[in-house]
Amino acid sequence: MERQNIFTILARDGHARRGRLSTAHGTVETPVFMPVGTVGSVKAVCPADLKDVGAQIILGNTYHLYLRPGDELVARRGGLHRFMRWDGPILTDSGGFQVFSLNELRRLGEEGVEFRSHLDGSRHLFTPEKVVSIQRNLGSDVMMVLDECPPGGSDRDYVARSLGLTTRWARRCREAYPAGAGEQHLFGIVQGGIYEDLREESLAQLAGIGFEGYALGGLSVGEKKADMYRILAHMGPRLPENAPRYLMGVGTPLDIVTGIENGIDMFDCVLPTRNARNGTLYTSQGKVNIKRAEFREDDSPLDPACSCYTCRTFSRAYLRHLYVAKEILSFRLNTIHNLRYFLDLTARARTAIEAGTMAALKAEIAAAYPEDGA
Ligand SMILES: CNc1nc2c(CCNCC3CCCCC3)c3nc(N)[nH]c(=O)c3cc2[nH]1
Ligand SMILES: [Zn+2]
Repeated sequence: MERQNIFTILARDGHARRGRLSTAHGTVETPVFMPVGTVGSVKAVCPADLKDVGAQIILGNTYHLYLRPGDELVARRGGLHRFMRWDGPILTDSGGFQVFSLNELRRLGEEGVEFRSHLDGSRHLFTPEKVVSIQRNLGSDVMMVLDECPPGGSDRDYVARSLGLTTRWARRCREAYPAGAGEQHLFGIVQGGIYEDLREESLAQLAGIGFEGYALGGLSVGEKKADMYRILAHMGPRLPENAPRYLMGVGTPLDIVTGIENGIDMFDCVLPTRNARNGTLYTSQGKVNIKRAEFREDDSPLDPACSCYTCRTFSRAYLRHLYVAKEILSFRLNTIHNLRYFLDLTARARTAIEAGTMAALKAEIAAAYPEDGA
């Protein structure tokens, strides 16, 4: 059946693309930052807050929702959109990465990855077929294949063997959910570590299977920043031209702008939400640690260039007080601002690509975040 084109490129600036991704729950303007939901919520904020800060698409958490409350329960409640009352697009990762990052006890084999629940120690097996079934139960608009993300620093032999497993698993995911089988999109995940030739091999194998979108996995896992940027520069422009490109788990403001100039369309990262909760706030002038004594009597807004609820309403003195007093409101106000900063950054990139001024945006971000450089 003729597959409708789910992704349209509206403008370019070098390798950077301004695009539009269509999903069953609406269109996504790209480049886009995707706030990360952990156990069925983006910590400390509600769907109304997410809309208010300009979130378009958010991440659900396959691993956690499978373990609790259970993907079947979520399906019986009408799916994740209905369950968490988010009516926009949702992307879910396959959960394999989470198994590796959350579990000591796990076994990796051809069939899949066996692990023990970090909640009650019960044994589970994630196979390609199982993770497709879980994501179909959740009803996410973009599903990710089950892959193996080699630990940062893995040697070349390990990475070469691992990418073969990832391709075989990707093929089994595609067979479990063939193109055109439903409204959910299935994205492949390119592995290959920090080795250009293995990266190209992984991509060729996945492109041969055919996916609605392609992700760069295996980065932001402890490798040197220079290695990440080298692979990003090599592979970003090589990913299929007319499909959405997703750089998984990235990143800092400078990483995101660098990803965009290398042709990446979609990003997810826990930095804005996690750092909001430890008082590290991202602003147009760089990072602000709100707990610092210098803000005790500072009546100015956190970021004069930001129009979020937090910056429109409260002073730095008050935000510092809430944080020091461990008030729950501190988490919410800080998260609203940090999400707005990351979402505004990608919104500004969309405008910059249309205007051909991505280089200027990159220079501005590099100046505000000098510590983020390679
Ligand atoms: C932080 N760096 C990084 N993250 C990676 C991730 C996870 C991306 N974020 C998913 C969310 C995390 C919070 C809960 C909800 C899902 C990766 N995922 C997969 N499948 N494969 C990777 O190589 C892969 C590689 C990654 N590198
Ligand atoms: Zn703000």
